[in-house]
Amino acid sequence: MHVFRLKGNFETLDAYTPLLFDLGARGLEEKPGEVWAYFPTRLELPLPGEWAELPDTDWLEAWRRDLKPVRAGPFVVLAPWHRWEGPEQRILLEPGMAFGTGHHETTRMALEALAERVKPGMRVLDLGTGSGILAIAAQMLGAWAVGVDNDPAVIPQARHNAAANGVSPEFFLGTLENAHGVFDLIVANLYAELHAELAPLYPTYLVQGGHMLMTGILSERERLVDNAMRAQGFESLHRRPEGEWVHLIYRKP
Ligand SMILES: C[S@@+](CC[C@H](N)C(=O)[O-])C[C@H]1O[C@@H](n2cnc3c(N)ncnc32)[C@H](O)[C@@H]1O
Repeated sequence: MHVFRLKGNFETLDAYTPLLFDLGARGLEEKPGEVWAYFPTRLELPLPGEWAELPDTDWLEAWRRDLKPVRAGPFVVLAPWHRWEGPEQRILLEPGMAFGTGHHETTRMALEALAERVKPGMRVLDLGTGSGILAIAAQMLGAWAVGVDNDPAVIPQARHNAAANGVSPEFFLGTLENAHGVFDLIVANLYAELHAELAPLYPTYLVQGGHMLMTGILSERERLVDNAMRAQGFESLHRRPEGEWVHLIYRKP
């Protein structure tokens, strides 16, 4: 296992987390004064840090030991070895394979927003599905969910996770333009610049009155996304800041 060591902690390096996963990190771990990002292969990274080598078992064991269940709205996200007695609805995920274990604020806020807004029978698109967690949650809430991702590595993982939870959203490789039909709700944990770029396309894939749940947005870039959404005629329904992140909800009039 290859580890990329960055100076700082989860808080100071939080803004880099989605990028590290986008670039192929299989997991992150906080060490004294450093964050370690685990990669299956070494690659050129546009970030300050240095590479080191670890035997595979070290990081796997550390990862399993440190990973805690995550509660989000009516859900609790569990790894297969966790035990949980609470009344929450369980989402079982094999962690470390794709972004979306519920440990990141952006995923957690999206889970909570889905629980508030998804009604049985709705058609939901999860754009940038990663582990499939948001499509799985939407399906558990009674929706017909579709998850799309442009990373071929995550699609089998999302399908595996869905099967482990007894649900079967449709997952496919691609991006927004490859989605068929219109949706009552789109949930997207991307990043501000990509949301702004995709904003002109979002209305095509939403029914009238449909909701756009947008996460992965650093607060300092909120304006960029908000301007792009308003330019398309979207009505802002809700904003929820948490730490450096903001979760935004819009309605297509
Ligand atoms: C931050 S992760 C979100 C994973 C999961 N939905 C969650 O909320 O935890 C972003 C995902 O979006 C995917 N992605 C990035 N750009 C994309 C694009 N243009 N179209 C589709 N998927 C994209 C990445 O491969 C990654 O799996």
